[in-house]
Amino acid sequence: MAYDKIQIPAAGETIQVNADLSLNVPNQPIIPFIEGDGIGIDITPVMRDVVDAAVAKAYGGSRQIQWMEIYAGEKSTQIYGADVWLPAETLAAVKDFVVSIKGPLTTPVGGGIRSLNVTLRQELDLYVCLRPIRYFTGTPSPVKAPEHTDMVIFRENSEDIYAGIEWAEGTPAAKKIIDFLCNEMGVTKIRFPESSGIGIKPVSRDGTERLVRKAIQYAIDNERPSVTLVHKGNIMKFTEGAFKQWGYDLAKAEFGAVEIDGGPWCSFKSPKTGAEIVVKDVIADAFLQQILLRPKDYSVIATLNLNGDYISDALAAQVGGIGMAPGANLSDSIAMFEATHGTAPKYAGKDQVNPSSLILSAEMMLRHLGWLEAADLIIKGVEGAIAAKTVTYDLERLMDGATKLSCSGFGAAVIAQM
Ligand SMILES: NC(=O)C1=CN([C@@H]2O[C@H](COP(=O)(O)OP(=O)(O)OC[C@H]3O[C@@H](n4cnc5c(N)ncnc54)[C@H](OP(=O)(O)O)[C@@H]3O)[C@@H](O)[C@H]2O)C=CC1
Ligand SMILES: O=C(O)CCC(=O)C(=O)O
Ligand SMILES: [Mg+2]
Repeated sequence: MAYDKIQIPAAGETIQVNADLSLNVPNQPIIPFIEGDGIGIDITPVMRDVVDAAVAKAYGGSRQIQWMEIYAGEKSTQIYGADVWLPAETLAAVKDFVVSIKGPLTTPVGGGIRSLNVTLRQELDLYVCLRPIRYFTGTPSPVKAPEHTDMVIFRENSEDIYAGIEWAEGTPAAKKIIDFLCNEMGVTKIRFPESSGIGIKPVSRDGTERLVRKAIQYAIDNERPSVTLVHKGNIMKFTEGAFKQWGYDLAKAEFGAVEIDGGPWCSFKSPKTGAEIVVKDVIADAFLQQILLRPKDYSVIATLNLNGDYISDALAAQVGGIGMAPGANLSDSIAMFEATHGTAPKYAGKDQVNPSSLILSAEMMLRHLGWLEAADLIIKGVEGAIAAKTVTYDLERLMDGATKLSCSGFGAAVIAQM
């Protein structure tokens, strides 16, 4: 491994992936991190302090993370040159070191610049976006019983309209596609062919199966009662509708599920506990009202890329907002952890925002490494800080009698509560 700008910490060792895809984690693993744009500058150092404190407390110096900064986004353009937003060596380091964590990266609306976040997921084939939604007691919420929201989203991360295959209105490429559709494919439904931009929505059987397989396996491993396929298959039949059908087919073929109540819902007995696991589906718009009205009906969610994006923020709001929502992007071997929220530019550099999303993403990372004691300490710290009503502005503004802390102050409160 030779890099140009990335400095490999001398003391650290590389995580290895075993043949069965389990990890061999040394006591001083090198973990690459991307600071992130906007509020990345605020939350990333706080996340590192909290993780270092949890690891030190859990293992008394016998284990330590060796952080290694890698670059993407605005910081990359400062280090590598004006147009270098995602250097090749950043992608290489994420692969070489197996487990990494990132802050948010800016994607301007329009203008043709593609999302670096989506590019990272696609280039590394991190096909699962895993976003657990859980409630911390005492967190202010707009719903009456936020503790009933306990879901784990498996969002397909590599395809769908999110793949960014589109052509701008008025370009020769858009005209070519529109001409092809109208003249060769018999399409008559493009309302304004002269002034349409065009986007393509690929959804594959392979992509669906690998995502749904992970979601069902998660339900088995974590003793969850159901997996719900969320789709808009009544309208987009051969993409979202196919996702639903392929999901059911996989549950039957690989997990032995059989139809219940005349189908299409099906269920199987967990090979681990013998408990029944139901595989069901719901149309996305109905789902968005049911998560408010009947959140207890849902546990593991498997969905497509765009639906998963919307659902992530909607569910996060039910348990306190996107300042509290962690996540991970996973392939079969590589894991890149990241918060659900973006760069919140109006707060950048002000030491105000809630670092919990990134701290809880790091908590998922520690669990992924098998460092459960350190992960548990982070949960204890976050629970303690919220119970003591020492919180950042986003929670304080909705909480009676709370003390408003800065981003770094909240990190210190989490450490003090461990
Ligand atoms: N994975 C990634 O890197 C992602 C990147 N993005 C990118 O981020 C940029 C900004 O996106 P935008 O749509 O504004 O969404 P953001 O998630 O960045 O921010 C929207 C609002 O959410 C609240 N918020 C976000 N993060 C926190 C936090 N840590 N603590 C407390 N409140 C928080 C704030 O609400 P309030 O104003 O009420 O305080 C903020 O104004 C865009 O370029 C977008 O593409 C977006 C999502 C994911
Ligand atoms: O990449 C982006 O800019 C936004 C991505 C996003 O909102 C998400 O993945 O949740
Ligand atoms: Mg999003």
